Amino acid sequence: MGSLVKEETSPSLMTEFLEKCGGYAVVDGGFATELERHGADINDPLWSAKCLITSPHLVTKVHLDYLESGANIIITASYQATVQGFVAKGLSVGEAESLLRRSVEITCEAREIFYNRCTKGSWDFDHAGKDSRRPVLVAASVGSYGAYLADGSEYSGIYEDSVSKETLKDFHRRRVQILTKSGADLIAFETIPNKLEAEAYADLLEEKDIDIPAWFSFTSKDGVTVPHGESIIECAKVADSCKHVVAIGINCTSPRYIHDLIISLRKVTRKPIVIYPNSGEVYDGLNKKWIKSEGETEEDFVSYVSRWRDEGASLFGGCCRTTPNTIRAIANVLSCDSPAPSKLKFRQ
Ligand code: MET
Ligand SMILES: [Zn+2]
Repeated sequence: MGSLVKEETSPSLMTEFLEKCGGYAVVDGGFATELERHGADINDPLWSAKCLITSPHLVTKVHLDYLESGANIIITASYQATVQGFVAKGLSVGEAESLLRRSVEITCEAREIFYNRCTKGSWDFDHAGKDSRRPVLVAASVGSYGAYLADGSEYSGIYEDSVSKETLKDFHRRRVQILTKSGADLIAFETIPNKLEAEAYADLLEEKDIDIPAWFSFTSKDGVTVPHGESIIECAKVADSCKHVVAIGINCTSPRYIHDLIISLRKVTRKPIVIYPNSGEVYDGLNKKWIKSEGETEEDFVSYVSRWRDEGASLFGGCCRTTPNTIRAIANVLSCDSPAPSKLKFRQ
């Protein structure tokens, strides 16, 4: 490891959790796109968060489907849920804040339902025996300012040129404060497209009324930089130096770039690495459509998981357009290959 890697004094929530899981953990799959696959109309500035208002039962169903498929970490439907976005829909600030809390409650309830119904035929019964309780964490999703803009700019990060770090902190503060006290185990800052937003999140995590671990997950369109142009290495350094960050990773990125990105992350951090790529299709934010890219299939993606694990990642799942089938296949790959101790690259 390079000299940039700092030593940590006590094990984090995530290293302890990974030990409980046997070294590697399964993250859930695409959430918004899975709601859509079940018929939800999420063509809306709130995207998946619209279902918190219109079809909370579907949100519960998708969480349960991912738990049944083997997920150890389930991520709330709050990716595009913001006080500002709900208020723009005509809700009061109080109602908006309740919906944010509700996104976490629904996820925690799904975990309880899952624990209570662990019966024959479920992943746990088949793989670990019915008496074992699979460790499950609830991660509260926070999408970027670009996600709130709802024009696909979380894949360009271009707004970094027109907003200040203070503006980004002011934008995210209330939501993060609410999610901190909602019962979630951690916050998943997802699909981060620029360095400035990572710095804003790191600052917020130092504030006294925000006391929760988090992961920072970046997106990339070339395997080297985040969409706004900063190198993934620079961005990962911001995450590594924040003591509240318990994992660093990549999501909603084509599987073909993940290998190089893990190698870059490992140069600057020894924190656990979380990887949840999308299906390899590309989002056209203007027309709100996913465009197929040549030569990439769900099966290819799952076959990469062992290699990504050997490169040093320890949490694996899927993002947009992946499904419970993807997650089941990842869980099978990880449960078939038992971890060699030398491959456990996160800090002990
Ligand atoms: N957790 C979010 C979801 O799967 C991430 C979206 S990335 C644009 O819906
Ligand atoms: Zn995604």
